[in-house]
Amino acid sequence: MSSSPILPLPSPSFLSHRTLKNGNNAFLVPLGNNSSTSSRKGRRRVVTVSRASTAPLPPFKFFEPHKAEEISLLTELEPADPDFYKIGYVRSMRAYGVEFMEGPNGFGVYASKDVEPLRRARVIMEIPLELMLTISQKLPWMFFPDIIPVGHPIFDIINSTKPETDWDLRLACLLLYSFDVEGNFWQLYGDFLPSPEECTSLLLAHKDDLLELQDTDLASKMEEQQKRAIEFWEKHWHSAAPLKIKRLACDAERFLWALSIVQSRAVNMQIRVGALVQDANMLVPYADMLNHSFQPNCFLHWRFKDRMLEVMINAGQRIKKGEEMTINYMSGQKNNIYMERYGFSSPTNPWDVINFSSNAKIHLDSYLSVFNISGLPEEFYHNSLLSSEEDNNFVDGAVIAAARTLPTWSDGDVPPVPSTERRSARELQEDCYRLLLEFPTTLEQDRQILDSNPDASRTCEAAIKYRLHRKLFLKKVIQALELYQERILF
Ligand SMILES: C[S@@+](CC[C@H](N)C(=O)[O-])C[C@H]1O[C@@H](n2cnc3c(N)ncnc32)[C@H](O)[C@@H]1O
Repeated sequence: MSSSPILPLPSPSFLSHRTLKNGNNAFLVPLGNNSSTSSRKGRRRVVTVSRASTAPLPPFKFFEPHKAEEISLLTELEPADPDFYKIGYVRSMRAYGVEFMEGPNGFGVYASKDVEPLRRARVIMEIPLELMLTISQKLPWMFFPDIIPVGHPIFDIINSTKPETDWDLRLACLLLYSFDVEGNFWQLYGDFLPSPEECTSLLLAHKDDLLELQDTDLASKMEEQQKRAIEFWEKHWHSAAPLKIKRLACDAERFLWALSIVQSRAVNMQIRVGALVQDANMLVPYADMLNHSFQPNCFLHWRFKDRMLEVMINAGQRIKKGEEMTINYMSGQKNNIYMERYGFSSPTNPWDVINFSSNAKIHLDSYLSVFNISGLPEEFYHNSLLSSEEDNNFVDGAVIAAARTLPTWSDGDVPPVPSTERRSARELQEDCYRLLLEFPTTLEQDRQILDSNPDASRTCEAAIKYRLHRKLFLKKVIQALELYQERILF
């Protein structure tokens, strides 16, 4: 990996211009040769050109699927290379009614036909155990597939780690080893993994990119993680290390890349071997191309009997041809945690928080009823049955997050006093405005920075989006409080 993860500029012979319906251009840029992984014939970065930055910003709406709230990048999806399917099919991987495409968030899984809602969940992928890289968390530890010969020094390196805390280092060693085994599936699949330039993981971020986060806690956490990885690499990849170890990760960047792949793609699951049930971390090819959503339409299901991992559509879910299929990576986590592990954030994360300093409190039950939010804090959801407007069956995650984090009092017996509620809501709004002012750049400036730097590294882009998403989140909460003040009389 080059030490500067900047996307190589497209050379004219590779450049492919596509005119979109609305007249914007998307450029398909093949990766440069500076990738430290093997030749990545499988992936091209789809670079998108956003709307002219002078275009008016759309108003913030509350009741709108959150995709529309994201930065309005226009893009074209690029189908995966046929080899991507072939290398799996010949090894008994099965995919039903789905196709793999490249879009703004890298590879993703899309419906290749309409799926009507069913009472029972439906399988869309089956991945054989043999294709997964698996490592157990506790002693006696084990890993699959059984490809490491007894006495190989990588075995000793893995064995020297703490299974409970170092699952990522262990899996990174196993991944690097698999890339090196002649004929191993991962040698081929590696071509379709994101290159260092394509990864959004902050493990690969420069110090300057980390400053763009405008979150010192997160930046120093990432620096610590980078240090941990580099120290591990230096300890085991020293000059006297055997050649069969050295060639797995010639430099620290290669190890950091493997670690970022592992952290952003591994899933935790229980496996049973004989009578033993173990918590394990796994890299599951194909299923690891599913992107995240806070309103996922799919989930992962492990069926040990047939040594298969199944990806299923949530029961009752209708999915239209061309729609993206998604899973929920982590439940109940704030944006900084998503950034730390995956390098992305969302202004509609229903679990994000605001650290208010005001002493004002609003009435939780009243706030919830204004937005037709039902359930307990652990499972707030928009109750469309309570809504008179038929189309308004979506409530933005920021409104739900606000319900969780706004200073509130809740007492079913005491009705809210409208004048007090309005005053409190105003005070909380002012707190949000004050928090917005603490950012050196405005939301609009961030949008312009993103628009005018299409060649910025993925980590830099992710860092700018992160602070932009916090501002969007604050603005949404301000608007939610506005609406609350308007409606509190009724
Ligand atoms: C498990 S991989 C999913 C497949 C990935 N898109 C790829 O190209 O290989 C996770 C990575 O996908 C991207 N990603 C997934 N969901 C996303 C989302 N909702 N928004 C932005 N990026 C996302 C992030 O780069 C994340 O680290």
